[in-house]
This record gives sequence, C-alpha cells and structure tokens, in this order.
Amino acid sequence: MSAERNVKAETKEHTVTGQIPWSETCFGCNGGPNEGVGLRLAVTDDGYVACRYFTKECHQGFPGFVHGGIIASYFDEVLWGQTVILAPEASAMTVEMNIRYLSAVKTGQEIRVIAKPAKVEGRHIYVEGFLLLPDDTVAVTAKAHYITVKKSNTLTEHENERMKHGEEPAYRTIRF
Ligand SMILES: CCCCCCCC/C=C\CCCCCCCC(=O)SCCNC(=O)CCNC(=O)[C@H](O)C(C)(C)COP(=O)(O)OP(=O)(O)OC[C@H]1O[C@@H](n2cnc3c(N)ncnc32)[C@H](O)[C@@H]1OP(=O)(O)O
Repeated sequence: MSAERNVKAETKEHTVTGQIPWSETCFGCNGGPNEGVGLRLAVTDDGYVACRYFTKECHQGFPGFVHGGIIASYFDEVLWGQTVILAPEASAMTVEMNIRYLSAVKTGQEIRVIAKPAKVEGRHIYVEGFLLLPDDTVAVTAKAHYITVKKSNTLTEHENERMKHGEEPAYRTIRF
C-alpha cells in the first residue's frame, strides 16, 4: 500500500471463514463500555485478517477524531491476528511498528482495518495492513514486526483455555 494521500482502495467482497480467539482481559479485544477497544478479528478465505469497527467517541484526541495511539492499537491487534494463523502454537509479541497517518479518522463511523497475508521467518513475523474509511479512502497504513515466544511465557494453560472464545463472526463477507 503506497503512502500517497487520498488514495481510494479498489475493493472486492471477501468471504469470512472464521474468527480469531479473543480475550476479555485484553485492551484490544475487550469491548466493555469504557474498558477497551473491542475489536473482533475475522479471517477471510484468502488469508486476510479483517475487522469492521465503529469508532468510539471516548477514543477521541482532537474533538471528533480518533486518537493516534488508539489507531496504533487497532493495528497492533489486527496485524497480530496474522500471527495466530501463522504460529498458533506460540504467542507473538510486537517488537516494532511503523504507522503512516495519511488522513484523519473521525469518531462515530464504521472503518475497516485489514492485515494482509504474511509469512513466518523463524521466530519473526512481518505483517502489513491498512485502514479504510467508509468511502474506501486508505487513511492509515502500518507495518509491524512480531517475535514469537513460548505460549507459556504470556499465558498459563488455564488462561489460554479460559481466554478462547469461539463465537461465530458477526458477518459473512467484508468488502476491502
Ligand atoms: C490459537 C490460540 C490463540 C489463543 C488466543 C488467546 C486469546 C487472546 C489473548 C490475548 C490477545 C493478545 C493480543 C496482543 C496484541 C498486541 C501484542 C502486544 O502488545 S505485545 C507487547 C509489546 N511488546 C513487548 O513487550 C515485547 C518486548 N520484547 C521482548 O519481550 C523480547 O524482545 C522478546 C520476548 C520479543 C524476544 O526476546 P527473547 O529473549 O525471547 O529473544 P532474543 O534472543 O532476545 O531475540 C530473538 C530474535 O529477535 C530479535 N529481537 C529481539 N528484540 C527485538 C526488537 N525489539 N526489535 C527487533 N528485533 C528484536 C533478536 O535480535 C533475535 O534475532 P535473531 O533470531 O538472532 O535474528
């Protein structure tokens, strides 16, 4: 995805085949009223992790616009979803992330945050993604580098089981 501003993505419909497990103790997943971001990550049949999300008023920085740190959280979470597909036996921790904020993102609208298919190189996973506004403008792009660790370094067996949620995805297709 280029860093050019005001670019509209050429979109098509993608079929959703599943959802990444989520946890109520995670800031990115927990959707309580004022508790967290509340993202749900869909997996598509062509290897993307994708998320439709209604931006919250309580996440504003400048009035009416989503805080850049919250936008970074969207990407940390959605791009991390690729690591669950690629290294399900491990946990992946973010070690680096680069974000280009091309257009401001308003609160109170439905955006889409997308992680492209990625690949593993030993313990390293590099993922790229983009955020689309309702009119398909590419507002933000991101690149992240994750490193896998033993799952037991981040979650006990009990927590790992307790945190898995197998809810059906809320939608069957997503356009991006
Ligand atoms: C299917 C079941 C799924 C279950 C699902 C459960 C439900 C969901 C539950 C929960 C949702 C969670 C959602 C999370 C999403 C957000 C993720 C975050 O926010 S992560 C927090 C922020 N990140 C950190 O705090 C990392 C801090 N860094 C570290 O702790 C270490 O650096 C670590 C563990 C990543 C690596 O340390 P070492 O001791 O294991 O390994 P060494 O030997 O130091 O490094 C290995 C290789 O990586 C490079 N490396 C290490 N650190 C690097 C860095 N910072 N930058 C670049 N390279 C680095 C090294 O040069 C080395 O490279 P060479 O293999 O030799 O080529």
